Amino acid sequence: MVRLSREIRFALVSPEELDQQTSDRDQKNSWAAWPNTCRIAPQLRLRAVVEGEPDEMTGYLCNVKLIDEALRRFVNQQLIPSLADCLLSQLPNAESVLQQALQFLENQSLDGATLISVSLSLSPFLSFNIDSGAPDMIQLTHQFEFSAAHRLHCDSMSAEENVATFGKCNNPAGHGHNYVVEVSVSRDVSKSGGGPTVVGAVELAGIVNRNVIDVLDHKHLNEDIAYFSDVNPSVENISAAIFGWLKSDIESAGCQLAEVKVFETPKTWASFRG
Ligand SMILES: Nc1nc2c(c(=O)[nH]1)N=C([C@H](O)[C@H](O)COP(=O)(O)OP(=O)(O)OP(=O)(O)O)CN2
Ligand SMILES: [Zn+2]
Repeated sequence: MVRLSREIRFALVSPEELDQQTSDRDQKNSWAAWPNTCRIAPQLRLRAVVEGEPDEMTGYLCNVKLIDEALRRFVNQQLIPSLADCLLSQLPNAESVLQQALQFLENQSLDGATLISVSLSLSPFLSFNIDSGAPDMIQLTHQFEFSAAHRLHCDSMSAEENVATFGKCNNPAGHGHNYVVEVSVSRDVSKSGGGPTVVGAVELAGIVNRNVIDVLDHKHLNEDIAYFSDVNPSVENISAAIFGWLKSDIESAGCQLAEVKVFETPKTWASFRG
């Protein structure tokens, strides 16, 4: 007997917010949860454990997509509609809580120390930041993930030079990483005309999923991604490439792309700020 565990991550949104996020494309089951919210709402994980004998041919006990679908049917068709009468949709958004926190803290005695910034995390993957002295400039940082293979190699160098420079990372068949991508966008919320302030977490997730995650996930960067056919896919180059792929959609959404940070391993990251 084998047991298999699978979980989904989601924010407890109102039925109206769920309706606004029903496009297939944005329904990722990654660290950037779906449905998503900028509201101060619970961020939950729901997990199912199943047991049985794996299929002899596929090695699968159960396709995890089936478990996802069943869990999401419960959340979307039963849990969220049952909350329709709660006050979820009246909870404040992160930006206004952050502005209130900054105002409050600026009036506190902090032993003479200068307040630099305040941040608020809605989940381990979504946080907001505001710098003291710039209360209208709010930065949102959202974390995403993708898995990919790559090979560090320069055609212009000899085989010996490649091995000397890149070592095991020059292995001809490549090797893989679970990359983590942190995207930070900022906006002057005094110019937002009273609507949603920073580009919403939902809209940002859509832009990043379309331009980056759907493109790179489960690919061999050197072989499948044209950009890296003559650019070595180092973590430095990956962060710069992602910045370039996101910039115009983020700006079209009325924000500035502040930074893209890519973690190749928990010990190594690179960031690009334009
Ligand atoms: N400047 C850079 N150096 C290295 C990069 C890079 O992108 N920029 N990338 C790599 C490799 O991708 C390599 O796969 C990293 O893996 P590894 O060295 O195994 O990573 P660890 O941090 O786990 O290293 P250990 O030495 O095994 O602890 C290498 N360098
Ligand atoms: Zn590597």
